Parts: sequence; C-alpha cells; structure tokens
Amino acid sequence: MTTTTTPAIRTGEVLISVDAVSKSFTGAAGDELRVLEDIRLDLRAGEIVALLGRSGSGKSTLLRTIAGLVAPTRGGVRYRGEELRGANPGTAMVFQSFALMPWLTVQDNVELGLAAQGVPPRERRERALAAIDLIGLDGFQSAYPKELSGGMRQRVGFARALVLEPDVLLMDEPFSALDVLTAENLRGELMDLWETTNFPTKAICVVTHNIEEAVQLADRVIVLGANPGHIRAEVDITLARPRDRRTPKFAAVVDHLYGLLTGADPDDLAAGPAEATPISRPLPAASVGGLAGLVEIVHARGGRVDLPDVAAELTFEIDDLLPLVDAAAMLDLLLVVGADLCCTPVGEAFTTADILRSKEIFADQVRGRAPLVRTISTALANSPNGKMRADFFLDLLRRGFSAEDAEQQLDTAVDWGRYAELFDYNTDDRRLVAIPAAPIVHSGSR
Ligand SMILES: Nc1ncnc2c1ncn2[C@@H]1O[C@H](COP(=O)(O)OP(=O)(O)OP(=O)(O)O)[C@@H](O)[C@H]1O
Repeated sequence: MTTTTTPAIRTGEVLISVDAVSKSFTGAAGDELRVLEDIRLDLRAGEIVALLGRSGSGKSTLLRTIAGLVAPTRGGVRYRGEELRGANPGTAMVFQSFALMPWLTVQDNVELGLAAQGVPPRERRERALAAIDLIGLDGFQSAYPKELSGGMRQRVGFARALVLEPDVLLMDEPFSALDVLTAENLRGELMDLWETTNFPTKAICVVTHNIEEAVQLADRVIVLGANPGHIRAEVDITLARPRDRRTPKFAAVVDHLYGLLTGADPDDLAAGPAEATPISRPLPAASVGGLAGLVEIVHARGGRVDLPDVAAELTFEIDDLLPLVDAAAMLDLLLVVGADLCCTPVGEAFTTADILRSKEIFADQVRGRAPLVRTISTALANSPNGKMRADFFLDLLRRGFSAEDAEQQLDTAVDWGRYAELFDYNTDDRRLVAIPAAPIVHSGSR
C-alpha cells in the first residue's frame, strides 16, 4: 500500500443530508427518551466526518439513522436527494464488534451483502476476492473467524463493507475493540487506501469517543453534546496527511477538541444551578473518590494542568476521565478553561481541608449544584421518618433516562450523598435514609 499526501480528487457533492432529525425511544416506564434533537448535517463526497461525543450522546443512534436502520421520530435523511424509506442503499457499515457470522468462511462472510443484493455467484466470488485482497487478507479466504486475530476479523468487517462499494462507508467505533497497536496499523492502512484514487468509497462517517482518532482520521469533526444528543460544534481539520500525532499542530487540534468536549455546554447553562432539575442536569458518572483524586492531582501540580497531558500520563480513555472532569466542574471544584483544568478556591479548600471540613464543603456543593442530591435530600427531610423507597426516585428518573441510566444516576447520588453525610442507602429494604445532622459541639458543653 502506498502513502501519498495528495488527496484523491473528489467532487464535494452532497451524498447524504440529515435534515432536522430528532429521535426518541420509549423508556422502561413508557416515557419518552429523547436521544437526538434537531440534527442537521450534510455528508459530502471527498470527506471523512467524525462524530465525536461521550457515551450516551447519541452517536450510534445518529449513525444508524444515517444508515436507515433507525427511523427518525421527526425530520428525515436523504441519500442523493431521495428521502430514505428503509435501509440507505448508499451506505455500508463497519461495526465495533465485527459482527461476523462464525459459521461462514471469510469469503462467505464478505459475499453475504452481495448475495442479499442478488449479485450472481461468479461475480460475487470475484468481487469478494478483490476486497479481501484490498484489505490485506489474501490467502485467508477459507479461514473461519475463530481462526483469526481481532485485527484480522475487523479486516473482514472492512472487506464485507467495502465489497458493496458504498458511496459512504459508516464506521461505529471500528477500532475500539482492538489493541492499541493493531488499531493504529489498521487506521493507517485505511487512510492509505482512502488516499488512493481507486478506493471504492466517496465519503466516510466514523463514530468515535477518542479525540486523537478523530483528529487522525477526519476532515471535519462534529462534536455532539448529550441530553438529548445535539450538535455542539463542528471543527474542520486541515492538517496535511499523513498526520503525525507528535507534532504541535496535531496537539493543538486535540486540545481544542478537548476544550469543546469538556467545556460547559451553553445549552446546559441556560438554567442556573438552582433551577436545574435532576433530568435537565444529570449527575456525571463519577465516584467521590475519583473526582476528589482528580482535584488532588490538579492542586498538586500548581492548580492548573493540561487535560490531554494528564489523560495521557494516567493512560485514561477520555470516556473514563470526562465524567470526573464534569463532576468536579459541576460542583465548582475545578474550572475548565479550554483544554486546561484549574483548581477553584472551593476546590483548593476541599482538597486541603481535614476530612470533616472536606465533607462539609462537599455537602454544600452538592446541595447547591447537584439537583438529584438536593431533590433526594429535601424529600427525605420532608418525609415523616426520614426514609423513602429507592424505587420512588427510580420511577421519577425513568421519565428522563433509560432504566440503566436511571440506576446509574441513583448510584451516583447515593455515593455523593453518603460522602456528604446527607443520606445513605439501606440494601435490606431498598430505602434511602436521611443521616441526621451531627449535633454541634460547643466548647465547654458536656
Ligand atoms: N433501541 C433503544 N431503545 C431505548 N433506548 C435506546 C435505544 N438505543 C439507544 N438508546 C439510548 O439512547 C442513548 C444514546 O445511545 P447511543 O448508543 O446512540 O449513544 P452513543 O453516544 O453511541 O454512546 P456509546 O458511546 O456509549 O455507544 C442512550 O441513553 C441509550 O440507552
């Protein structure tokens, strides 16, 4: 495979239009779960577009809507001007999980889509062999998936999509199930193929939560915000290819995207902390230990750190680190400035105080800024015996979250409430219990 810095000439025509798409699912309690809100997006020939966002921001749902596998609740998707009525004929998908048929050989797996299109057997065989060759699997056509490494299996996943010669190749976290080195190799090879003029595909749309991957691959990054998923920013990446992640220019783009992903979403700030509700301002999935650890790191390094540096040093995935950043920012313990994290005065007091004082500070912050903790705390204070069933809060949360996310919200609230000594959870009867305020001990009192 050859590497070239000259991009193939492509026309830039609009291939797919996502037109004011909103998508809701029905939650476990029969309520509406809003997952995408008013998404507008064109995919043009010649470009690689990355959909970047945290877990739950609706990236996969958006990709599946573009593929015609999920029907929008409102708005529509057009392929070459035609409104989709089912699967998008101009796309093929590469999945994170490879999604191969274990009982079929590599050859048969690659031929599957062609068979579904009614392509005659002889042509199927020839086209599949060419795709297998293109993606570096020559000689493995008779192997079964279980005989292949993860990287080889994903090559089959690519061959199976590319053999269809789709206008737009859709990829849902295609490298995230692979080890770092294999992922890096396959990404590099895909980019080499993309740069050649005979690559069968005119555009690529890739879902990722990995910022460096987005910068490595994309001409344009769409940053998605959550609750519900919406486009927060669009960033053109004009770095020359092949892209070297060790250059300062590459690092600057990564920093910029980090800032966009971690900074306060202007839409989230519409309501101040006091007016926000448990549903409009969900708790980030961060334990007290995790977020306190992050504040400690920032404080120990002089009160200001570069977030990508810390992530790289700790070998964190952004999905691991961002909830901690969000939680610390929500509680005003850290401030996010671009890609930097700064310790706030409250954060400094929290991290340097003794344990009792640190708990008091934490309690003040969660009462003021974490709506779910405030709601539970107030409800318990108003209940006759200071106890309430956890299911009561779960039912309320299911009006805005999936069953799994509602559980996660309650788990986080209990962890925060427990540390703040506001309430606890009794596993025997699944009730939340208010922790009575400790009596104030005055000096001299007995
Ligand atoms: N078929 C479905 N029914 C109900 N809820 C769904 C369905 N598909 C997705 N969701 C919910 O929609 C939200 C967004 O999911 P989606 O997988 O699109 O997000 P994502 O950004 O791709 O997340 P991840 O990176 O974790 O895959 C989640 O809360 C998920 O639980």
